[in-house]
Amino acid sequence: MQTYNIALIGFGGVNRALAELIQERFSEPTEALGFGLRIVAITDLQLGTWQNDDGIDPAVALAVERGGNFAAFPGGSADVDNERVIKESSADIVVEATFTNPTTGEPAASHVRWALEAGKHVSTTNKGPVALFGPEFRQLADDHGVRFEYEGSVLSGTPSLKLVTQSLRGLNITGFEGILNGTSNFVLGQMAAGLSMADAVREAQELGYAEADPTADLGGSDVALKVQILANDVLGGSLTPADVSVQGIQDLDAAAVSEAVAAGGAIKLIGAATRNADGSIDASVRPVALAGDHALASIQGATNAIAFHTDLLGTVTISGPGAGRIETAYALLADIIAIDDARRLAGGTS
Ligand SMILES: NC(=O)c1ccc[n+]([C@@H]2O[C@H](COP(=O)([O-])OP(=O)(O)OC[C@H]3O[C@@H](n4cnc5c(N)ncnc54)[C@H](O)[C@@H]3O)[C@@H](O)[C@H]2O)c1
Ligand SMILES: N[C@@H](CCO)C(=O)O
Repeated sequence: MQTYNIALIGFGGVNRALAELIQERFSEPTEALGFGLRIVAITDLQLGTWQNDDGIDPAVALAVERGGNFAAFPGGSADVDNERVIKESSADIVVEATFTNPTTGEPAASHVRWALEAGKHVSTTNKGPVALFGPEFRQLADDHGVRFEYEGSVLSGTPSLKLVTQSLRGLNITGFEGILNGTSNFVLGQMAAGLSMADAVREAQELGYAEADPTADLGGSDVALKVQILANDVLGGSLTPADVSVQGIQDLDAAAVSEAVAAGGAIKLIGAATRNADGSIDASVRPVALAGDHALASIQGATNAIAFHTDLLGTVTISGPGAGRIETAYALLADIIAIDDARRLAGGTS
């Protein structure tokens, strides 16, 4: 059975969780997956670079804490050399999980471009490159006979993009609305329970839900990227960031949150898009006071949900984790499964 060599670009919460999964379950090929995974390179701003084409023991890499670096290992260095690792390591799959940059997508967009141009598959949880350069990268992947996969960019490991492209194929999807950010939903819930916004955000950071800069979670720009990704993938749009109107929850006061709860409902940060009859798409992010019987009102904590409006099935709603280290690492695994499925379909041997 196949073993894929993978390079981990960024070794924070999500890629560390993937390394844990590989160590615990997936280093050897299993019947369930039909392949195994071998880490051949890791880079991180704080830890440097470690490349070993014979394989890196995940346990050893995971034991290197913040403040340390990879310099002591053969093939290790305190310097971050993403370009060399991406272009020259023996990785079949580059897993990009560095910080999301909602404005330029960089440096992650360059990481993705280098990998695809070098004929390597890419799996990423990073919303920046997907929202800003999705069509370009899908084309680049096609041109080089590889896959560009990004399930974890929306709803972490809960199937949303693959749900639509695989299970809802052939339906006409006219719009969607959802709770697309775990941190803000968690924060709204904690505020309803009496915590201050600042304390609730600190808790979300400790739990690994929040972005490196949590203003993206509270201000709505994280949801806007997800709305853009969904609108372009699911509704066939070509939205740019400027096409999504955005209002976050950063200015909501605790009293407004408590009042909505006292009235039997809840305030939720809703990302939505609708395709109009003329083909144009309206897309927005805004806090909405939902009545208690609304399907999204009961979604709690870092759980997310999306309701897809379809022609043949009516509304199809999926809910599940929208953030979290292991939950998001599972999305990377789902991407690698899709890469393996595509290889088999193309006639690759098992
Ligand atoms: N944590 C979640 O729940 C979640 C869910 C879905 C998507 N995401 C996305 O996944 C990505 C990773 O999330 P995370 O929680 O692991 O973040 P994190 O902040 O824990 O880790 C990011 C790591 O990337 C490293 N890094 C940053 N720039 C780098 C560069 N140029 N070269 C090498 N390393 C670099 C940082 O040092 C850090 O260790 C982010 O883009 C995030 O938006 C996260
Ligand atoms: N910070 C994001 C991570 C998932 O994209 C959230 O809280 O939903």
